[in-house]
Amino acid sequence: MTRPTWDLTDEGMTLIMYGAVAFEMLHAGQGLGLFSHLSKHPGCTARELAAAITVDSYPFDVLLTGLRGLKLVLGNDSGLRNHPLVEQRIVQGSEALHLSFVHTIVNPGISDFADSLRRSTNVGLRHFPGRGDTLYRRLENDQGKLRDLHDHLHAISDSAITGLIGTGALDDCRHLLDVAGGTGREAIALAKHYPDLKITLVDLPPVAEAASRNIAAHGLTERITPVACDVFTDPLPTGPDSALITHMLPLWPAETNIELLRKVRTILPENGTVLLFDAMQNDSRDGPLATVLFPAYFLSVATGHGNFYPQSAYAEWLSKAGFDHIGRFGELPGDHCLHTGVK
Ligand SMILES: C[S@@+](CC[C@H](N)C(=O)[O-])C[C@H]1O[C@@H](n2cnc3c(N)ncnc32)[C@H](O)[C@@H]1O
Repeated sequence: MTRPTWDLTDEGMTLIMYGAVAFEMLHAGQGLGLFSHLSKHPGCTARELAAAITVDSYPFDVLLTGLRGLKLVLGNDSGLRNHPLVEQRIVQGSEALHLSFVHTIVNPGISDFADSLRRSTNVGLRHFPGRGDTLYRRLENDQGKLRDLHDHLHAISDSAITGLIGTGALDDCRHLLDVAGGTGREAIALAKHYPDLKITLVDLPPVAEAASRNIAAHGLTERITPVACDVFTDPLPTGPDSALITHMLPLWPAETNIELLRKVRTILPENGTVLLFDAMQNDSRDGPLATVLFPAYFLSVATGHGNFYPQSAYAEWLSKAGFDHIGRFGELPGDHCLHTGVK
């Protein structure tokens, strides 16, 4: 992957220093409906905007000054508009779905990054009361934060799924096992694209239940079957001829991933295919930006392990787990890459 990495400038340094504040400006602008108002009424005045989002003049001035300084909002008091990137990614696109997740999960947890480094574990999990040593287990009884997490995952899936479909790697698949398939966003998109495809989706119990509701809402209960299953400790369903693992392997150490791939291999028929679809770091491991920042969240909050592993790791795991004919489709949207292996 050859996408250029960013350059650190003097202002970039300031942005890092006050990054939490910059994020909250974006989050507040979205939450108060400021960007959606500007989208519907480009050119409106500052006074009209303050009235529309019902914020008093002093706090509104603090917000607007920050948003204009960050260039998220352009223009002056007599005519304001969204920056085209805000319009494209936040208002029209699905990236607003990341904001509650970052606000309620990433930012509280990442405040324990230094302690997580010292203790080599996800100290930030202390912000999420409950049982279990991963965020996924802790959120089983917190529907609000679980929704924030899955909204964020939906936004990732939405930006990446066309890349997966475009590889053609699923074209011959008849029955797919979607391993840790979340609330079914990708399974639903795949079922809609491939009208003859059957999918069995496995995930933890409350997530499988949420998947069930989503699948029903899309009228796909005949073709997508959610199964509550801990993929590490429960048996995996048999029957599928292929297995897809998306956005799961970056959460765990290499040995755990190899074990999971071995387990998946046992339920596949001869010539069955496994597909591993994830965002990845470039080979020099200095970008793309999201892939070098996010592992701090895996360490501090999600699981205490994991990384956006480079491509070479995936080929090695597949081979160690006993798969042959290892294939790779790189340079896919959202910094994604697909690896395939055949039993
Ligand atoms: C990062 S999400 C990826 C979800 C989905 N594949 C996607 O791409 O949107 C990781 C998923 O792994 C699930 N998960 C975590 N630990 C699990 C376990 N032990 N067994 C089954 N699923 C698990 C979580 O509930 C979550 O849905």
